[in-house]
Amino acid sequence: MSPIDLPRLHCHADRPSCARALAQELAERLRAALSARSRAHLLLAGGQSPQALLGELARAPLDWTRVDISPSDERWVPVEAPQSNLRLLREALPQARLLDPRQAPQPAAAAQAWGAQLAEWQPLDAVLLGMGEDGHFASLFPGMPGLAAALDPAAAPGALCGLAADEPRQRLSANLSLLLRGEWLGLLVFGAAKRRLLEDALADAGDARELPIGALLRQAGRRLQIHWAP
Ligand SMILES: O=C(O)[C@H](O)[C@@H](O)[C@H](O)[C@H](O)COP(=O)(O)O
Repeated sequence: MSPIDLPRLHCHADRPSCARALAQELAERLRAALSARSRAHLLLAGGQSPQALLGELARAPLDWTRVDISPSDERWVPVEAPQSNLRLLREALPQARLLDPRQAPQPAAAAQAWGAQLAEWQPLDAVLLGMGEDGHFASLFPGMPGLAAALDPAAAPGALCGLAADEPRQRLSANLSLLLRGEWLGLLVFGAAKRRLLEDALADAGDARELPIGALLRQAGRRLQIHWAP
C-alpha cells in the first residue's frame, strides 16, 4: 500500500478522550446531513469498543428521531440477549430509528432482507467499524465460508451470513461493498495488540495482508479514519 493511499491514523491519549473526539466527529457529520435532508443514516460496530462512544453520542445535541441506525453486524441471538448489538444501540440511543437485522426467521433470508434495506440508505452518512484481534471487522471473519464474496468490493452492496469462531457463531454482516459506501468511514481500535496487527496490515506485511482487515484498508485507503487509543 503506497503512502498516498494509507488510511489516516488518529492516536488518542486514552479511551475516554477517543470516545469524546469520535462522538463529536460523528455528531458533526450527522448534523450536516440533517441540515440537507430529512433523515441521516449511520452504521455502528458492536462489541465493547464503542460503549463509551455510544454514551457520548447520546449526549450530543441532535434530533435522534431523524437518524436511522443499524449495527454493522449482529449476532443471531434474540434482540433481548446480552450479546445483541441492536440491544446496545437501543439502550444507548432509544430515540433513533433502529433497523433490526432480524428481518426473517432464518439467518440467510434475514441477511438478504436486511441488506436490501441497507442498500437503500443513500447516502450512507457514516460507518464506524471495529476490529477483532484476529483481523475481522463487522462479522467478516478469517477463513469463514463466503469470505471472498463478502470482501469483493465489486459485489452488490448488501448483507450476508457470517460465521465466527466463538459463540454465538452465527452472525449477520454487511458486506465490504456496502460498508465502503459510507460517506465517512471510521475504524475504532483499542490496545497494543490491535495496533500491532493494524501496523502489519498497513505495511501489507506477513499474514496480516491475508486478513479481512487488509481488504478494508486496501479498498478504503485514505478515506478510512482510524481512531486508536492504548
Ligand atoms: O459484533 C461485534 O462484535 C462487532 O461488530 C465486531 O466486529 C467488533 O467490532 C470486533 O469484534 C471488536 O470487538 P471489541 O470492540 O469488543 O474488541
